[in-house]
Amino acid sequence: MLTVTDIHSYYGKSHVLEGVSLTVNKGELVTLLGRNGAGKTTTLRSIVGIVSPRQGSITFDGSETVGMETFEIARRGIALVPEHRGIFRMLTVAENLEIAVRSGSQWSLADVYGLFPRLWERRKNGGNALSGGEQQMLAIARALVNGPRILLLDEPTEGLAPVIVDELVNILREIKRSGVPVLLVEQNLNVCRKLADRHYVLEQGQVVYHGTAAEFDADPTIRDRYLALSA
Ligand SMILES: Nc1ncnc2c1ncn2[C@@H]1O[C@H](COP(=O)(O)OP(=O)(O)OP(=O)(O)O)[C@@H](O)[C@H]1O
Repeated sequence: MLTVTDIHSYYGKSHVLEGVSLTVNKGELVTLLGRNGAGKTTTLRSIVGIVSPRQGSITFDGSETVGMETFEIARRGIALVPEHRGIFRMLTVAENLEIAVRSGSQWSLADVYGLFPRLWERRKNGGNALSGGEQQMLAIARALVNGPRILLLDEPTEGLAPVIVDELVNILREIKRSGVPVLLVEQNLNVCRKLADRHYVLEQGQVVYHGTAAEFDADPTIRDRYLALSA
């Protein structure tokens, strides 16, 4: 349903993505791995139109999105939860969610409070009074009530305590089970291996490996070769 074909993206003269291609199919959770600076965030930004690829194609459900404005891409249901979470710190948890609700979403407010009991407990707290893990949960919950047709997550577990990481893994599993496809940028390989159907590895703006979860697990040399990550 999401097909990225040979995209080239730049920051000014700096050629950051040098022909990235990937697909995310219905119901899949796909990870994008790679060292710092490999181009993972830029790939997500290119998909949502924050960075406009100068070459290549991105189709979502068959429609070309390169050249569209970010709001048009968002309206089609491509939702990015950025690394710095993008919540309104001066609003309460409940207000953050209420302004993101879109009728027709398969996730109601009640559904997301069910999925994130911590957010229900904190619903009257200001966004600025949340822990890092709670902010991350709120950012994902906001994306869900907005009715995403695909979710792009940029390093959701970064800097979080292991117990919160486990909670997020369970939540992502539920989201996957609901049928919403996910493209996950993640440095924590354990998280990726618990969730992913397929993996892509980026290096210097190019896809240097892709394979199924089983293929990836069967070949530890990939991890040693491409990832500065622990298994
Ligand atoms: N706004 C920007 N302007 C100029 N160069 C940038 C900008 N953002 C990122 N870059 C450069 O583009 C390259 C790819 O960065 P990107 O953030 O996509 O990598 P990443 O794989 O997501 O890494 P990280 O895990 O560090 O976020 C890096 O060399 C980075 O320095």
